[in-house]
Amino acid sequence: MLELSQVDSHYGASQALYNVGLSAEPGKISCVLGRNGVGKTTLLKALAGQQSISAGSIMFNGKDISKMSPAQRAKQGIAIVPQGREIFGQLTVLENLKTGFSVLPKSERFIPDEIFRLFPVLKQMLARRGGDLSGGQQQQLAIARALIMRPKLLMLDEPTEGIQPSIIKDIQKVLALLRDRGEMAIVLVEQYFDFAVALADNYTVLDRGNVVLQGSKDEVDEADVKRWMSV
Ligand SMILES: Nc1ncnc2c1ncn2[C@@H]1O[C@H](COP(=O)(O)OP(=O)(O)OP(=O)(O)O)[C@@H](O)[C@H]1O
Repeated sequence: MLELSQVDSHYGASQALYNVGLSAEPGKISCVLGRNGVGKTTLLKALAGQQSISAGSIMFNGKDISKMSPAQRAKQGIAIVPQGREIFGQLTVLENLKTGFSVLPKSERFIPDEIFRLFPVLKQMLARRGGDLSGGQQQQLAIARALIMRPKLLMLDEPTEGIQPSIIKDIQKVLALLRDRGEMAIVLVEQYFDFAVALADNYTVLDRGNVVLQGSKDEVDEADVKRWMSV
């Protein structure tokens, strides 16, 4: 349902992605791994429309989305939970959640109860300012905001970064549950190996903008993945 092929991407004269391919399908978590600065965020931004591509194609549900704006892609059902979360610190939790409404038709502009079943802590904090939440709570809010958009493709950029272990476990459970429902494809960018291994159905490992290892959990040796993340 998502098929990115032969993608190059540049920042000015400097090339960040070389001939990268990635696919994702509902009910599966595609993990993108690699050390700092290898191009993981660039790849997610290219998928979300926040970074242009200089070669290749991005097909989503049979449509070429590679020229679409971020807003058009969001309307197609592509949601991103960005690195650093990008919560609006001055807005309340409820107001932050409502920013997810912008891509929805009027009839769907409500917060499903399900959001609070997945993240009970948010229900108690609806009137708090986003900036007053802990890092882990902000990450849960960022995921909830993305889910409000009813995505068909959910992308997360290092959701465990700077977060306490108990909340990492909660986030892991939520992602496994969303995956097992089979309604959305998930692309997870991570540097935390154990978290990624616990969730991955397939791996794409990047190094200096190139795919150096790719395949399903059965095909790929996790020791090789780990090696690429530590060298
Ligand atoms: N806005 C930018 N302008 C110029 N170069 C950039 C920009 N953003 C990223 N780069 C470069 O592109 C390359 C890939 O960066 P990217 O952020 O995609 O890597 P990453 O794997 O996500 O790293 P991290 O784990 O640190 O987030 C790096 O060499 C980086 O310096």
